[in-house]
Amino acid sequence: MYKILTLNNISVKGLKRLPQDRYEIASEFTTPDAILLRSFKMHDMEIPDTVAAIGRAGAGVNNIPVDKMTARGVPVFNAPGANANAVKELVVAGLLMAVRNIYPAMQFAGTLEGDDAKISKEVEAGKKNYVGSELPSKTLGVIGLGAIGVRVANAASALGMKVVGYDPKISVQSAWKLSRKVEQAVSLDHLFSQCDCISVHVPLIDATKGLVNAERIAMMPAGGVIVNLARGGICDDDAVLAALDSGHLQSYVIDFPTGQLLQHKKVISFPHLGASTEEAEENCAIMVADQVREYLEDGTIRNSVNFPEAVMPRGSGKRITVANNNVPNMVGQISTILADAGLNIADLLNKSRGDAAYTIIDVDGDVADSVIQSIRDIDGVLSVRLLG
Ligand SMILES: NC(=O)c1ccc[n+]([C@@H]2O[C@H](COP(=O)([O-])OP(=O)(O)OC[C@H]3O[C@@H](n4cnc5c(N)ncnc54)[C@H](O)[C@@H]3O)[C@@H](O)[C@H]2O)c1
Ligand SMILES: O=C(O)[C@H](O)COP(=O)(O)O
Repeated sequence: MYKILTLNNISVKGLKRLPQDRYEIASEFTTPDAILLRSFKMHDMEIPDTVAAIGRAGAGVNNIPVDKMTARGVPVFNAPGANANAVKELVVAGLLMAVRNIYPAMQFAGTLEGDDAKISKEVEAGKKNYVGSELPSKTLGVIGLGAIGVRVANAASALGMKVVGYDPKISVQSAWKLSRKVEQAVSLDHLFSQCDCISVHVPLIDATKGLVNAERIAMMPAGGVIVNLARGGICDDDAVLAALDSGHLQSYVIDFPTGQLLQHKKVISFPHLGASTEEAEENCAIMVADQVREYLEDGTIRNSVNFPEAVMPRGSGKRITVANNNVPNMVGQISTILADAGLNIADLLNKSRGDAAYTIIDVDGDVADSVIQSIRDIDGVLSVRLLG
């Protein structure tokens, strides 16, 4: 039986992809084979040596010690694109809430009392305080054109906005999906200087910390809106609050509120709600459960953030999988060990990604524990698994 430790609530539809006759799933295990989680912060957690795979039912992996797991030869999987539509919809809602003053207007409406005639009179008198503007009069800058950014850019363009995008590492797949109406910014400064509204859709990594800062906000036309449903820390909150206070920014839409942000009237705070739809939760859980299961049972790697894609149809014999540093002569050393043990290689796949590499070897005949140990002992080998 495989033991799956869950660190957050994972959609039942996803967990059902792990058959009960082969998988035990619980929120407490001392020796799990794999971990499934959403936003649980794993950085301070003691991760048992038995863990062979980690599946993030979502997009961001900044809550997972990915480098540590790479060094252990443990793939970390995520669910690219599975919650992108949910986030896109909340971005559009946030933009509309900001430019139409929806929240303060609702609060005003909620204060009205009396008979219908009195309410109607106060509605008509009060509405002038909540006059907004329309999206087609605005330019939206989208930073990060991945699964979410492309959808946001295309949706905003369809709503009549002029859209400018920035992503120096845009994937070919994303470029194919992006509306040709979306213009390309040559730099972040170029983007900020022409956009009334900015929406960030980049991961939180060293390069994106404080990407939205005082200098760049100052380049925006007055009365701007910033939407950050990506991660806290990508925007410099102090700079944003100063710009809200001076009136240079009109609104800040954030999915990661802090005590300071919650106190500001011009901040529209959501409780990390971007991916919280039934559809997104199911999509993410199904995708990641399938990926973890394929890895545990067949050594297949799909959508890992730290190891290469590796898919090889299963033969009839035993399968050995090896995660190793991407250095010369690894396959040579493994093949020699197998040859010395009299094992015939029926099929082999070797893939690399940056400093990490992964090899799948199907062999005819039984594999002794000593063979696996010899492979494990090769300098640069990170993890070895023998699959029946
Ligand atoms: N609020 C939520 O509930 C929620 C839900 C999903 C994702 N997110 C956040 O949104 C982020 C993006 O999600 P995604 O699914 O679009 O991921 P993705 O990997 O598909 O896209 C990220 C894009 O950012 C680009 N990028 C990276 N560094 C950049 C930089 N310095 N400048 C410009 N572009 C850069 C990449 O090239 C990539 O195209 C996630 O990492 C996560 O932090 C939040
Ligand atoms: O990166 C993500 O996918 C989101 O932030 C969603 O996080 P959640 O799964 O905790 O809602």
